[in-house]
Amino acid sequence: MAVQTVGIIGAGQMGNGIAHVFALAGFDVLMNDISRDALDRALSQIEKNLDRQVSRDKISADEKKAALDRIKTTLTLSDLGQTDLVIEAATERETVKQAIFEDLVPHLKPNTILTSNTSSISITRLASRTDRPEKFMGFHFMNPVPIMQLVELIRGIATDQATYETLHAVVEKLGKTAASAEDFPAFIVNRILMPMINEAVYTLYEGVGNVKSIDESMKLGANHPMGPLELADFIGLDTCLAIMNVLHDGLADTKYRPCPLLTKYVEAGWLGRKTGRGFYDYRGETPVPTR
Ligand SMILES: CC(=O)CC(=O)SCCNC(=O)CCNC(=O)[C@H](O)C(C)(C)COP(=O)(O)OP(=O)(O)OC[C@H]1O[C@@H](n2cnc3c(N)ncnc32)[C@H](O)[C@@H]1OP(=O)(O)O
Ligand SMILES: NC(=O)C1=CN([C@@H]2O[C@H](COP(=O)(O)OP(=O)(O)OC[C@H]3O[C@@H](n4cnc5c(N)ncnc54)[C@H](OP(=O)(O)O)[C@@H]3O)[C@@H](O)[C@H]2O)C=CC1
Repeated sequence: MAVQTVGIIGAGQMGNGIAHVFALAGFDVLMNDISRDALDRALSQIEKNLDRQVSRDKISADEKKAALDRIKTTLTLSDLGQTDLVIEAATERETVKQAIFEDLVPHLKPNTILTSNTSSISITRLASRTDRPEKFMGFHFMNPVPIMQLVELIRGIATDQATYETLHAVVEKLGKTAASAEDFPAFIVNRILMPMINEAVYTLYEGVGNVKSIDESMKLGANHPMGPLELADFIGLDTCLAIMNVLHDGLADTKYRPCPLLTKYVEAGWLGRKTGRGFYDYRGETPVPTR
């Protein structure tokens, strides 16, 4: 099936990055969120990121303008019913995602492919709440979307081959690389990455190191581009905790228990960059460790 129009639900950091790369690759994008502010913030973030690409000669000013012209926004979920492909990128909470799919299904044209950018939640379970589990897949982009090469493709138990091939072709049109993962908690990248981040928080909790020494150790000692606590702030501590909970509940193994300090930061509303404070405080000129 040829995909031309793409509906994106959730205009947070992932939704805006996904809209950016699809528009730049020539798809028509309709972005939805429950808040007008979120949609406006997403449009200005996309413009800023496109400007950065223009200033680094990655794209031309005309390509930037054409991409922005291809992005429309709506607060009405049912407007996405006529698109060829829907990518759900709302908050990492199963009840939120289920409610979105249940509200959207009655408005969908028959061939629309449904996907979720979930970091961890069962694709089979989400698909079972729709009228088309055979046309439902996990479509997992990495952050920051305009830069990261990988897209994980996750089939639910009922996903058909045509849907897989359509999404594989879409990934190629975006100039990215697909990796297939089976539908088990947190798939591949987060099954490996998130326990590492959680262990870094335990290392902080137990006083083995402070924020600066933990991040510097992994940057200089293991050549990671960001330290694990800096990366956790970048991803969002609410998302990190949600993923650890899915791993812990889904695999029933204590090795995945979320660090109580991670829970405490989330309970404080210190979610990382997106709220101005997490393992670092971003409210001044330069980030300052909070421990
Ligand atoms: C949680 C999940 O479900 C799955 C996930 O996504 S896990 C997270 C996966 N992501 C990572 O692990 C990211 C690790 N960090 C990095 O790779 C790098 O630190 C980084 C690419 C984010 C920034 O790199 P850097 O060298 O520190 O910064 P900088 O030189 O300014 O930027 C490098 C490039 O990224 C771009 N960039 C940086 N931040 C960006 C952002 N937030 N949005 C878009 N583009 C961004 C820059 O424009 C630059 O682009 P070009 O190379 O095309 O010129
Ligand atoms: N952060 C990351 O590094 C990565 C995240 N992901 C996944 O992508 C998804 C989004 O994450 P991310 O962008 O970081 O999260 P954000 O918190 O940045 O954005 C989520 C957005 O979804 C909105 N939203 C909440 N409920 C609804 C709804 N019912 N309808 C429409 N929009 C809604 C939120 O609005 P409001 O703020 O008003 O609640 C917010 O604007 C999650 O599933 C996450 O696991 C995948 C890869 C990487």
